[in-house]
Amino acid sequence: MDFDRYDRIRPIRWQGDRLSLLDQRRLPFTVEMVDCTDSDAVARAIHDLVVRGAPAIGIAAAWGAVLAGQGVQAADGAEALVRLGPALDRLKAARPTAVNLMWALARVRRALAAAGSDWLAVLSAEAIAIETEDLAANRYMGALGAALIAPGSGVLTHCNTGSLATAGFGTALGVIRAGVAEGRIERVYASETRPWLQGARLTVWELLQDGIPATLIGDGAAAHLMKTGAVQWVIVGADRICANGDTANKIGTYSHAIAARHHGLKVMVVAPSSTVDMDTARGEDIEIEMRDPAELLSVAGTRTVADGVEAWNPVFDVTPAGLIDAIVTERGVVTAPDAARMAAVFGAKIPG
Ligand SMILES: CSC[C@H]1O[C@H](OP(=O)(O)O)[C@H](O)[C@@H]1O
Repeated sequence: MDFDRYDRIRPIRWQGDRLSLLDQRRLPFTVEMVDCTDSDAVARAIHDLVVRGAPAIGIAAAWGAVLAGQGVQAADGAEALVRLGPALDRLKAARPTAVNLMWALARVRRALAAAGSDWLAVLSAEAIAIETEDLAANRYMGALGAALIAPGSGVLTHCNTGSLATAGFGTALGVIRAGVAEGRIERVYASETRPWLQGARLTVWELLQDGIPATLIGDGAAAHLMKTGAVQWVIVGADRICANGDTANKIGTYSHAIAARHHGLKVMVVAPSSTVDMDTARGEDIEIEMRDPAELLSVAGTRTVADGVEAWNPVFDVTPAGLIDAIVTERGVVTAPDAARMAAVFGAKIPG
């Protein structure tokens, strides 16, 4: 596969003294970078969804740690870890659900704790490794996931899981790219993903850059589409996969999984092992991010709801493992996931 043909979008660009982030709040009509010159600016960018997507926010946080490191003097990594601790905590607190954020910062802390006087170089090397490993994982998962899809299939995806949400190529969107390239996927549908519209604003735009036509549907049209028989797989990303396979992902994923089971479709979750959290036993234990209800009161900046109306805005939900047919990771595919099958691939705990 000509990965470069698919992999032109780079939302995270390290510039040596600042981190340039593609402002995903402005896409698709405005392509604009936001320059972060310190770690707190990166934390704000993660919270404000300038950069979003579980793997992408982990990568951004790792570069945020490098920015924090550039601002301190320390004899070795252990001393640097003490001085950087508050900044790393503020990065970790930027969003609660995607475990990649916590995983990346735990990796950074571990690298620093073992580093000598060259700790800043070690820190930068860790950020580079986190980013390059994610890209390699996505390309490998693309092949693994595509192999599960019979030629002539239609797929539905939710939210955005592509180059905008990762180091490149994407997770669920990586499987879709590979499946299209191999002639296995004939029809791609993307649900708009209210309220932030990652599907309508990002996914269909991203696929358009690749010359992959995708049909946008309203979130409420998913079950009706499944009923037509046009779709055989629902393929989504993840923000946190528990030890029993329960999976937190963008709000609306759970509804799609219920409808898929009802209509005999299969559900594939695609995520790198940095999204697997073997320390969280089951979905009920995941903190679901509640964002400003005001995000529900407007569309693209235009107020659509009368004053005085209350709104409830959880931005993730949990799909129980029993509704998932395959979890595709770079460590292997877990079919019919449960605690035993997850442990067989990931062991009792993932270093992170
Ligand atoms: C490969 S991205 C994984 C995951 O992150 C997205 O959430 P958000 O846009 O709020 O950062 C979405 O849940 C994707 O499926």
